[in-house]
Amino acid sequence: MASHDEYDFRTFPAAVAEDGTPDPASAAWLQAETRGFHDPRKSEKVLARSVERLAADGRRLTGVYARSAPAGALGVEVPVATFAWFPSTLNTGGAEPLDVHLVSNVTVRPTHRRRGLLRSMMTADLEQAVTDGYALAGLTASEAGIYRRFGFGEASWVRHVTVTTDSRFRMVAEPRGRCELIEAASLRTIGPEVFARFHAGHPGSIDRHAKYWDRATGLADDKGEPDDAVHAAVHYDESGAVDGYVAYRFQGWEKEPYTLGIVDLVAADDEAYLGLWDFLGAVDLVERIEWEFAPMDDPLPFALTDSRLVKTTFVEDWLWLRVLDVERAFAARGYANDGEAVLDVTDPLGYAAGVFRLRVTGGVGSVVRVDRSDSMTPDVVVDAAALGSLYLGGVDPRVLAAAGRLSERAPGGLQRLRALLAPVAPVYGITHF
Ligand SMILES: CC(=O)SCCNC(=O)CCNC(=O)[C@H](O)C(C)(C)COP(=O)(O)OP(=O)(O)OC[C@H]1O[C@@H](n2cnc3c(N)ncnc32)[C@H](O)[C@@H]1OP(=O)(O)O
Repeated sequence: MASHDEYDFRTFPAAVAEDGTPDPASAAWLQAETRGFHDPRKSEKVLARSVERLAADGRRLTGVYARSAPAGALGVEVPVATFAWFPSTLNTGGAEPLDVHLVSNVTVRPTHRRRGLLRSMMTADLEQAVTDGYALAGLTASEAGIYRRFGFGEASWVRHVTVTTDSRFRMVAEPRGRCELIEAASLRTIGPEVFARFHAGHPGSIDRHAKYWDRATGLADDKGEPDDAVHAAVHYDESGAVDGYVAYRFQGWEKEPYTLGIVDLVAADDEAYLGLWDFLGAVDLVERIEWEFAPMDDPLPFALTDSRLVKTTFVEDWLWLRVLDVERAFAARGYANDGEAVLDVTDPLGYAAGVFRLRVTGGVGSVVRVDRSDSMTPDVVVDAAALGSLYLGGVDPRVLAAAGRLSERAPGGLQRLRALLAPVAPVYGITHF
């Protein structure tokens, strides 16, 4: 690891001045982050809007600044590494969403990589998250090989699907309610309410951040440019209340079969979900719908008379979780079954380490730390990253055991843990960050 004497680490809030211009440190940080993900340089206008969104999320930015730079190279005011965190909530299946510390925007300039800069930023950040009282941290990863070493585990997935909507597309039963087109811009007001209902109903859901509403309304795409191709429809329930929406974009006459790409689809309940698909299946001139955020447990194939019209083209790891406080994280979670299990957790960073007895009574969990000297055999031994994978109940402990990531110590321990951690509803989130 190179000496960190060569660098200054600074953390500051993303900020915009009163006249709407981004604060220079935030602007330089964002241009560095943009470069780190190989995105095009941002124009002044796009930069201002993007920093505004970071500020709206309450993102705290960390930049790592080289103390010197050779003549002609990027100046020392441009960070060689970026990192951000912001507060949000996670539906854990419990009575209330849990506050969660989200890590994002991590980049290290190629000329400064593998000197431990990510490790320094991440360990300092997790320490701060613990000091701030967070029981869980989360992230969505660019690559799956990076974050387990810091105790994060894959906890939810989404499917990329293509759905054929030719003359074979038919629902088993006609969904209730109806759909109608709206101006995509209206999603700025309609969308958050629908999302709030989705968020309340799905363990694994992370609350939305500012970028989503720019994207769904077509105000700005991921690069920050206006996207006039976005159209939208909403679903009304039988009382006439909006309970779902879809924003979509036609992918051009060059691509056959003619295809609509879903930009965002949010349904407050199952009827709205199927109703929106019924609408998508009826759009003329297109014979295929593409969507990159479909649930793992998807009712759609079962709701169609021909389930093979839905094809999964890719399964993407989505939310990665890091348990920082075992007692509070597992007490906050929802449980479908009562029971008891003892977990021996190892954690190189220490935050989740210990032996814990999890007891669920009447669907309410409580966790006590057990003295290792007690003559008891834990049900399982697990490391922090595997614990993150287990937390929401979207991963079967028997699968982690088969992978060598968890070991059973007491007979029947795996089975007990599996029953205990079963989620109250299928694990699914549609927020990337
Ligand atoms: C939450 C998010 O924002 S996800 C986005 C992550 N960013 C990107 O993918 C952008 C492109 N990549 C990068 O900017 C950098 O390569 C980073 C951020 C992934 C890594 O930064 P670095 O400063 O080089 O990492 P650092 O030197 O601290 O390495 C820490 C450890 O992670 C390992 N590591 C770093 N990058 C990777 C990788 N891409 N794949 C697997 N392991 C990795 C290192 O080998 C090291 O391992 P060890 O300490 O256990 O031996």
